[in-house]
Amino acid sequence: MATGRTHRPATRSRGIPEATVARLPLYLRALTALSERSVPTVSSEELAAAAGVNSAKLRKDFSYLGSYGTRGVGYDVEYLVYQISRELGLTQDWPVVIVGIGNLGAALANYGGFASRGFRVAALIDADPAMAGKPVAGIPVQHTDELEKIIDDNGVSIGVIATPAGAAQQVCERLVAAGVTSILNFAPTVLSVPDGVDVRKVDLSIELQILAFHEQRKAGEEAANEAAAVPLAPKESGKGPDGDVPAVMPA
Ligand SMILES: NC(=O)c1ccc[n+]([C@@H]2O[C@H](COP(=O)([O-])OP(=O)(O)OC[C@H]3O[C@@H](n4cnc5c(N)ncnc54)[C@H](O)[C@@H]3O)[C@@H](O)[C@H]2O)c1
Repeated sequence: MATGRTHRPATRSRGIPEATVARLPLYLRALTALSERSVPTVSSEELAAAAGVNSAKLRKDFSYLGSYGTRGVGYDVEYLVYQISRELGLTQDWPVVIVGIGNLGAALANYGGFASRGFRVAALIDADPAMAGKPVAGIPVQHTDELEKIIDDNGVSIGVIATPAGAAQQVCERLVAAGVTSILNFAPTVLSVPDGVDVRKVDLSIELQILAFHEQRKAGEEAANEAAAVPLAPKESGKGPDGDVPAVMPA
């Protein structure tokens, strides 16, 4: 679901293209589901279907990991989970802070899926003094005055911004100055960051707009198909039976 861009070249230093990196979490999610069902091996076609990716692309992606599978057997599920987790840096625990503990920040804090994927919510930070000390998802919210100390004490390199758009750039700058080098931005604004800082932006309304575009196109295609099914008017006039209205309207 995440859309975004990272301020990095299209190919990482170890030679894995950014597009492959972006698909690794999809493979990992599909593989984790197989692993939970104790499935030992999987073919590239099965895994590609489960991840929603073309199988030739999957084989190419896995070749970057040095994983080629065994002909007739497929890929070892557990080993691939390990390899992809290692490649994504998930074999280590990543402390993250969430800044802005309103509706969205609280929902993110309550999401149990981070911990199982190697992300530990180390702290929740908000500018509202009335929130300081109040537990959200069992973690007491801390005031933004403490931001730099929290980042330093917890060795945080990943920050999540869930503040209003108007506060996001300033929060981003404080996070970066304190040592954060990766930011997941939920605020509807474009952040400017120095080189070496990765920003990924999540915007559900953009995703919905893209779906709306496809819906509109599908509706247009349907209308065109329906129009094409209408019997054509006599050739010579190019008009409908009543002489004035074209039998086939432009789509
Ligand atoms: N990306 C998405 O798909 C998506 C979806 C929903 C909301 N949003 C965005 O997420 C943000 C939060 O939405 P919400 O509904 O949780 O809003 P909210 O008003 O409920 O919460 C915002 C919180 O940020 C805090 N805050 C304000 N300024 C701050 C600062 N300088 N430092 C730290 N904390 C600060 C406020 O005290 C408040 O608790 C908004 O920018 C909203 O547009 C994005």
